[in-house]
Amino acid sequence: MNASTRTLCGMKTSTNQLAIEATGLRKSFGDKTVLDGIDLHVPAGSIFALLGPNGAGKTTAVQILSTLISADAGELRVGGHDLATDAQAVRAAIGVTGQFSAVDGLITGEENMLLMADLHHLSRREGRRVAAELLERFDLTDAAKKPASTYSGGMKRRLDIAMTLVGDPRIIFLDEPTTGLDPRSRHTMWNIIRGLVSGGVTVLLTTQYLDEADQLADSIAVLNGGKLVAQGTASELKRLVPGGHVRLRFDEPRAYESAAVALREATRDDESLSLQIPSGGSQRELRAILDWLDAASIEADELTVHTPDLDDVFFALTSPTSPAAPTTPATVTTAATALKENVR
Ligand SMILES: Nc1ncnc2c1ncn2[C@@H]1O[C@H](COP(=O)(O)OP(=O)(O)OP(=O)(O)O)[C@@H](O)[C@H]1O
Repeated sequence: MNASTRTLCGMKTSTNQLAIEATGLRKSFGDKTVLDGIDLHVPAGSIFALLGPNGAGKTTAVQILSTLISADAGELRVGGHDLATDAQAVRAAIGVTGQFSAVDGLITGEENMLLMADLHHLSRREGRRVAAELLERFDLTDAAKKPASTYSGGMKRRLDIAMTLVGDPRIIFLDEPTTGLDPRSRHTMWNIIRGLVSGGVTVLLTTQYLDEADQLADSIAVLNGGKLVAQGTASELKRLVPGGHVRLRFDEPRAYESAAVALREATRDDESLSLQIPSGGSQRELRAILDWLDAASIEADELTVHTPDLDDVFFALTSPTSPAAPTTPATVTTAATALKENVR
């Protein structure tokens, strides 16, 4: 493969450093098309979130990329290995934590870990060392000798990930890693995921939680109706939907009044002495606003940029009633093209 380099919003990615590459991925169950030719490119050492409503095909994509089920079509490479010809090498490079826990509740946390060590053909001594190290890392040492059925949901999830790490995978698939966890356990899990990536691991996670994708992911893909309807960083996605604006606030009523007269397209908020100017928040738009303020000798006391949140994006892209919802392939292309334009 050619090692071409392209720049996405200042971030350089090399096509020879992709941990996961899917082109034209298709899968149907009977006459139901679940994945209708999707492309995914996940740079090594990054967190990629696959976002979508129930039944969008997120788990199916993870199952295919982790070799659990086969695709109907598509060129798929994971860890540099072709899924069609080298599934064994892919399996050796990855770890998977599914929606349904691999933890056996009848045995202790430590025994679950040792079982994984056996599956990875580690020697008894090495298995014990790795198990103890991971139990410690995931704050499970005190509970290690208790049956896993007595663990809380958060502890089980931590044990599940610890078990996934026994084989030291460089690419990890996490299917809805925080579903059902309380806010504290979710934050713990987020820190665990960030820790994995800072150690050089690539994480592809699926989630229905927009804040999770916003918090964690370097790149987010929104899956709906079998297609990827948008892909980019959280802030790139937020620029896809209307509602972004720049807010200028003034301390002095006189300055506010003269700015309001000069900026006729701005929405006034007389109570807070603020003006709201529609804007996508791009550097070019901000520069235009600042140049304009300078030219008019207007000095705001505060300038803030507001972008729509990921909820707005998600509903706009996945709601069947929304005008922005890509109900036809043509609209899908429009949404994707709009994002690409933004990214350039
Ligand atoms: N083995 C199967 N046989 C038939 N249909 C299936 C099978 N696996 C998945 N499906 C269907 O494919 C669609 C996508 O399912 P999938 O589990 O991939 O979605 P998801 O995005 O992960 O959803 P959720 O967020 O609810 O987990 C669903 O309509 C599901 O019923």
